[in-house]
Parts: sequence; structure tokens; C-alpha cells
Amino acid sequence: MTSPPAPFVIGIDGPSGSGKSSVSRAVAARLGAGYLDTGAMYRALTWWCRHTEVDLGDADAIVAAALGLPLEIGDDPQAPTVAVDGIDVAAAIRTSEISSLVSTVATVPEVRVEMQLRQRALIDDFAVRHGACVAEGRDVTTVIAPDAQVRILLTASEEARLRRRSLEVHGATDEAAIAATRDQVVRRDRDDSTVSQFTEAAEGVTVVDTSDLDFEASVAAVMDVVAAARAS
Ligand SMILES: Nc1ncnc2c1ncn2[C@@H]1O[C@H](COP(=O)(O)OP(=O)(O)OP(=O)(O)O)[C@@H](O)[C@H]1O
Ligand SMILES: Nc1ccn([C@H]2C[C@H](O)[C@@H](COP(=O)(O)O)O2)c(=O)n1
Repeated sequence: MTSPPAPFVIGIDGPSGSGKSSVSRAVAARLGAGYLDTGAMYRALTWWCRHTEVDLGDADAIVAAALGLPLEIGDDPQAPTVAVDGIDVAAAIRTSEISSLVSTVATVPEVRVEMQLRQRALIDDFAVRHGACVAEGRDVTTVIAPDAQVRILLTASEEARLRRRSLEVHGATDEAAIAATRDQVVRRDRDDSTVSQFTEAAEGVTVVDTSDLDFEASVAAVMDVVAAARAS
């Protein structure tokens, strides 16, 4: 009797605005795979801390909130759902307020341990259910799923990332819009990179630089890496 093929895991890390979420969703949809946005989990915890009036200056209180976080996260790349305590927070976790606060929560070491445990369990579950899972974040390729069949660092120049995020949030890429975006991209990456390695590829991780690629070409570049891994 032959055993079923091992679930296929694709880990994608990268800095803010590199295209992780949008590209990962498109790749997961094309592969019929489950999708996990690990950053959404830190955002959901940040939202929960605000909602329950946890003092973000109190690391112990944030850890307690993380341990009890009543989070439900969906696996559909075409309709990713995030609910906390039964409340749909998919939109609320994307506000500029949450974006500016999330690193404070995500850089608490005990919070990361709890989230990483949950993320491993979710990836296993999604991968078994769909035969494959695309998981994206900052430490998927290095800490959460270092044994994933595909490990990609999706990068883009700071200029490209600022332009993309500025267009998305402000609908413009003039000097004022770029300046208003800098905190969400440059400062956040600086803080986040104190606890995760996503500015340089770890050993065995394939770099996909999207600076000069449009969205479709970025998806195609990732699909090529996946196809090569499947063929090997
Ligand atoms: N290759 C690309 N060319 C142009 N725009 C892109 C490309 N990839 C993604 N985008 C756009 O850039 C914006 C940021 O992409 P996305 O949210 O996927 O980045 P991210 O890496 O997940 O960022 P964050 O970590 O901050 O959530 C989106 O509006 C997306 O449509
Ligand atoms: N694996 C991860 C995923 C995310 N984070 C942190 C870093 C980000 O500032 C925040 C939100 O992520 P985003 O939605 O912007 O991808 O969560 C992390 O530390 N580790």
C-alpha cells in the first residue's frame, strides 16, 4: 500500500509592500491550495488588544491577550476571513492605526511563540484539507515552516514598495503620499526585522525580486519556482 503524498507547503516571506499577500493569494487560488496570512494574525491580536483596552506598553498583558485570543481564520485565498470573538475584523485590521501599532505586539517574544504554534497547526490543517497550503509572512521560511517544499523571499526595492503601498492607501504616488506611507513600510520593517529574518534570504530560500515586475509577472515568477520544486 502506498502512503498519500505529503501535503505541499509553500512559504513566502518578505518586507512590507513586496506583494506577499496579493501574490500568495493568486498563487494559492491557481493551485487550489489553502492560504494563510500570518500577518493577519498579528493584526487581529493588535485589534483585540485595542478592543479589550490592553495597555500596549505592558508586554505581560499583551502575552495574556495572545494566549487567550479567540481567533478564527479562513483558508480561502479568494475570500480570506478573520474573526475575533465572533466579530468579523477583516477590514478593521487593515486600518492605518493597526498598521502603525502591530509591530509593538509582534515583537514581544512570547507572543511570537504562541502565534508560531498556532500558525504551524493551521498550515498543517489547511495543507491536509487542500493538499497544499501557501503561507506568507516574515518568518514562515525560517521559523514556522523551515521544511516547506517551497521557500521564497519575495522582495522589491524600497522605492517600489513605497510606491505600491502609497498607491493602495492614498491613491497617489506624489511626494506627500510617499512621505505619509513611510512609517507603514520603512519604520515597520525596521522594527519587525529585529525579531525575524526577512531582509536577506536564509539558506535554501529562493529570492524572487519583483521590483521590475508587474503583478501578473510576479505571480508567474512564483509559479515557476513552485513548478520547479514539484518537478524535482
Ligand atoms: N509586482 C507588483 N507590481 C505592482 N504592484 C504590486 C505588485 N505586487 C503587489 N502589488 C500591489 O502592491 C500592494 C501591496 O501588496 P501586498 O499587500 O500584497 O504586499 P505585502 O507584502 O503583503 O505587504 P504587507 O506586508 O505590508 O501586508 C497591493 O496594492 C498590490 O496589489
Ligand atoms: N510571520 C509574521 C507575519 C507578520 N508579522 C508582523 C510584522 C508586520 O508588521 C505585522 C503585519 O503583517 P502584514 O499584514 O503587514 O504582513 O505582523 C510577523 O512578525 N511575523
